[in-house]
Parts: sequence; C-alpha cells; structure tokens
Amino acid sequence: MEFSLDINHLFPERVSILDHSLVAENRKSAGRPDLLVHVATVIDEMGRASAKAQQLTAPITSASKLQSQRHHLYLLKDREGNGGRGVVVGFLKVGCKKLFLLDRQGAHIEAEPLCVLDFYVAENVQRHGYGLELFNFMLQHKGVEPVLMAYDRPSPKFLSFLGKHYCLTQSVPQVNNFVVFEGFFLNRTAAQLRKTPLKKPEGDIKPYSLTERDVVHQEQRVLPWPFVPQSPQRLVSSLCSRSHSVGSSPSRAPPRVNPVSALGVNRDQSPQSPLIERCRVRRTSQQGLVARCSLYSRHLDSRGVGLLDGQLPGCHLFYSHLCRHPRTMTPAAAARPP
Ligand SMILES: CC(=O)SCCNC(=O)CCNC(=O)[C@H](O)C(C)(C)COP(=O)(O)OP(=O)(O)OC[C@H]1O[C@@H](n2cnc3c(N)ncnc32)[C@H](O)[C@@H]1OP(=O)(O)O
Repeated sequence: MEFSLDINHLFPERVSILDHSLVAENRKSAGRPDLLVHVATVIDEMGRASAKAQQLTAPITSASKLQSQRHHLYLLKDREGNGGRGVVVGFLKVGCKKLFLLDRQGAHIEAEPLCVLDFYVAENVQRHGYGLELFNFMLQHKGVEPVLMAYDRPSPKFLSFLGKHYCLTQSVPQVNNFVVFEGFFLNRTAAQLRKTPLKKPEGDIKPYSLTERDVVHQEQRVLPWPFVPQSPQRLVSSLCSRSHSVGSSPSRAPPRVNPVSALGVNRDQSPQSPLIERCRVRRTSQQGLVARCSLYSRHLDSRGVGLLDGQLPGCHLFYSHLCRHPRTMTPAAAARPP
C-alpha cells in the first residue's frame, strides 16, 4: 500500500514491531511527535483496509486502539516500492487474551493464550508469501508455536493459510468465535490451563470471551428488553456489561453503574443488618440470573435457538418470555426466576 509518506524513513526495518507506544523498535520516531502522527496515519489506513477486506463494519486496528491495548503489531514493508520511498505490504496484530474455552471433552478451560487479532496483506500482493513471512517473524519474536495460539474469528483465507502453512485444520468447537486447533490443550502445562466451573456458587458466571469482532457487532445488535442498553433497566445492561470486560479492551467497556445504588439500596445502611444481608444474598442471585440470561441471549443460532441451552437451564424460558412480552415485567420481576 502506497503512502505519500516516506515509509523507509518511518520504518527502517523490513518488519517493524509496534506496541502501545507506537515506537517499540522504531527509535527514529521516539520523541518525535510529527513522526508519531505519520505512524498513526499508516496504522489507521492499514486498519481500515483490513476491515474492508474482512467486511467488518468498523476497523479493529487503529493507532488509538493500539495505544490503549497491550498488543503487538508487526508491520511489513517493501523497501523498493513507490520510487524508493517504500510501501507497506501488510500487518499482523497479536495479543494475549483471557479466554474461556471448551476442550475436546467439553470441559471448561480458562487460558490466556497469544491470539491473532488482525492480519492483513495488501490485495495486490496476496498469495506472494508475505503473509507467511510476517507470521513466521511473529512466531520467532514471541517464541510460540501456531498450535498454541488462538485465532479471533479467522476468515476463510486465513483458515486456508493456517491449513496450508502449519497443517492446522482440525479445530476444537467453541461457543465463542475464537478458534483453537487440535493440540492446543495437549502441549500446555497445568498452570497454563485451568478448569473452571461454568457457574460460580454465588451465581456470578464466568463469561465466554468476546472477540474483537464481536464487540463491533455487539454495538449494533438489537436485544430485547431488559438487555437494551439505555433502557430504564440500565441496571441490567450494566450488570451484564461485566461479562464484556474479559477479553475486550477497557476502552470498549460500557460505563459501570454501582449495582448497590442501582438497586436502590442505601449505601449507608449497615452491612451487618440481617435484612441487608438477606437482600444482598437475594440481589446476588438475581444478578446472576440476569447475567446468565444476557449471556444466553448473546449465543443464539440463526434460528434463535440458544446454543447454551444445556448449560444455562431456565434461561430459554425467561428469554422467550421477554421476547413475547418485552415490557410487561418490572425490574424486580425481571430478576425473578420464571
Ligand atoms: C484473525 C484474523 O485476523 S482473520 C483476518 C485475516 N485477514 C483477511 O482475511 C484479510 C484478507 N486476506 C489477507 O490479507 C491475506 O490473504 C492473508 C493475510 C490471510 C494471507 O496473506 P498472504 O500473503 O496472502 O499469504 P501467503 O502468500 O503467505 O500464503 C498463501 C496462502 O494463504 C491462503 N490464501 C491467501 N489468499 C487467499 C485467497 N484469496 N483465497 C484463498 N486462500 C488464500 C492460501 O492458503 C494460500 O495458499 P495458496 O495460494 O497455495 O492457495
């Protein structure tokens, strides 16, 4: 991709590694705000091109996102292009994410693997081996094997790429959009994988991680009340928002509402009061139900059938009631089991 900028000046190496500072191994732009602006222009433009190629509604890579996240972006250039000023060929963005995965036996596993989050090679030079060069560079830099990584909703081209170059063809089915392959669970120490119960005793569930792409889609998805953001039941959406926080960037997390004040409980009341304690216990289980139903509503197949039916008993009744009678329930009733 050509820019009016001097790419060779901005990015001296064939592959530049950028982090939140945008200058990780590119000393030239360190302390030079004018060069940083140009680096940001290149990242933003590449992010937009990648989103377009993947038909995403918004870019998942931009300079501002990179600055607010602990990701690494590998940027490949061709020194000779554009009359010797250099052209940007593509980029690869990776980062660690806490994921809740299912192993081959269907057990819930908590892991924090390195994930491929975005990957793009300019259209006119795809299938020339540049993607492989970028990917191999990243593997060496991170000291990781492709089978131990997770992939954020890989495109058909990327799946074909992984199959061709790394023989990654057999994926282990997940309920989120991250893809992991056979061998992911085998070659890890117990410390890297932790079995987790789906439901915590207090009713506070562990969420399935949202992908970067999910978040873009989530922002536009219409959910029935009480899952509608900005509805009178702001409480519910704010409670549910906690489940978005894992695996997604802080910048995308919706504003938090103190659940105590949102439920109308006076914060000055003594926590030792038995009445308050009963309320607290009940409130916790109500929050758990609402959060479970929110999770349920986010995992429906194209026919509207819940993919988590087996794991979240009772939620389908509650959810279908809300779909049929979206405004008949009070907040208290919404939190009550059907
Ligand atoms: C988690 C994510 O980031 S998902 C998003 C992945 N990015 C995209 O889909 C954006 C559009 N695609 C691209 O930018 C590129 O095709 C990439 C990044 C996937 C691969 O980069 P390339 O430089 O094309 O890969 P490279 O030349 O090293 O390898 C070629 C192999 O990739 C796969 N591939 C590349 N382009 C295509 C294509 N148009 N159709 C099908 N497979 C393709 C094939 O397996 C191909 O091997 P083949 O030519 O023998 O069939």
